[in-house]
Amino acid sequence: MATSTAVLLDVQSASRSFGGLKALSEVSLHINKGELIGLIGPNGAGKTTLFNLLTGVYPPSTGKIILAGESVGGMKPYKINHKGAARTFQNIRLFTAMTVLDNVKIAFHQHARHSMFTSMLRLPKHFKGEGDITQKALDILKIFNLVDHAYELAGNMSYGNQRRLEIARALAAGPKLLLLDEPAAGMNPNETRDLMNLIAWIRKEFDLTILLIEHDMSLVMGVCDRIYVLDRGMLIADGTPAEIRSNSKVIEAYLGQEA
Ligand SMILES: Nc1ncnc2c1ncn2[C@@H]1O[C@H](COP(=O)(O)OP(=O)(O)OP(=O)(O)O)[C@@H](O)[C@H]1O
Repeated sequence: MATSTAVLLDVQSASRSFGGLKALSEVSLHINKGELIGLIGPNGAGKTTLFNLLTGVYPPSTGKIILAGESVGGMKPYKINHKGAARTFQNIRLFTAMTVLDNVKIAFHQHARHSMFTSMLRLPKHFKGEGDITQKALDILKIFNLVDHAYELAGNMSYGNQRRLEIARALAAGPKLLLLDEPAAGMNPNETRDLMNLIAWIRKEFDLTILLIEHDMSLVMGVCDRIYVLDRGMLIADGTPAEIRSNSKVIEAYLGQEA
């Protein structure tokens, strides 16, 4: 069990069943502050289920999830988000009929200092807050090279841009822990390489801790400090990219998928 103060996320023997299916079985892992960690595994290994437990979509059937020293297993998603965990989804979930800028502003609003009360009464503080939020949202869009699309409908952007907008939105929530579920899914090799570089950069720039789900092993090898491998709900390996690359259980799990 991880006890160091540098640990941001500590998952202790977490399991999750759906009817008779054990989607996750006694998974324990930890992530230190500032780490960029990969979570890989073949189809149906339980990667998204783990994200769903970490973000409150489902409570764990058994086990504990400690975020920044606090037990968050079973908390509602919005509460865990406020505690500092933000995520993106495997299938893009944007407000496609809203502008790119508004998509990011909504995420800021959830964490803005001015209250619903000041907004409803349109007090001066509301307008100051609103201006600050617009500027902050534009700053984030700049980082993701999306500022030229700020007033475009999110749904009209290219797939690669929509994926980047999802990450920009998650970042706007000011997370301690950023959970990215296959952020490069559907991207071409150039877009994917750029995205991986961007992820490595925002981690440093925003002093973030990141857990990255990726289906393709080779993608995470270049950017992650350590990698956890799931197969059929169980953690079968963890280690540095070099250790994972040569781990026989991992090779077997991936070869099994191709067979
Ligand atoms: N809500 C649910 N109800 C029933 N079964 C579920 C549910 N969510 C996940 N599962 C099952 O749990 C197992 C793990 O699924 P999960 O989506 O976590 O895998 P994954 O590693 O993310 O897979 P992929 O790489 O294909 O996205 C699968 O057998 C899946 O069908």
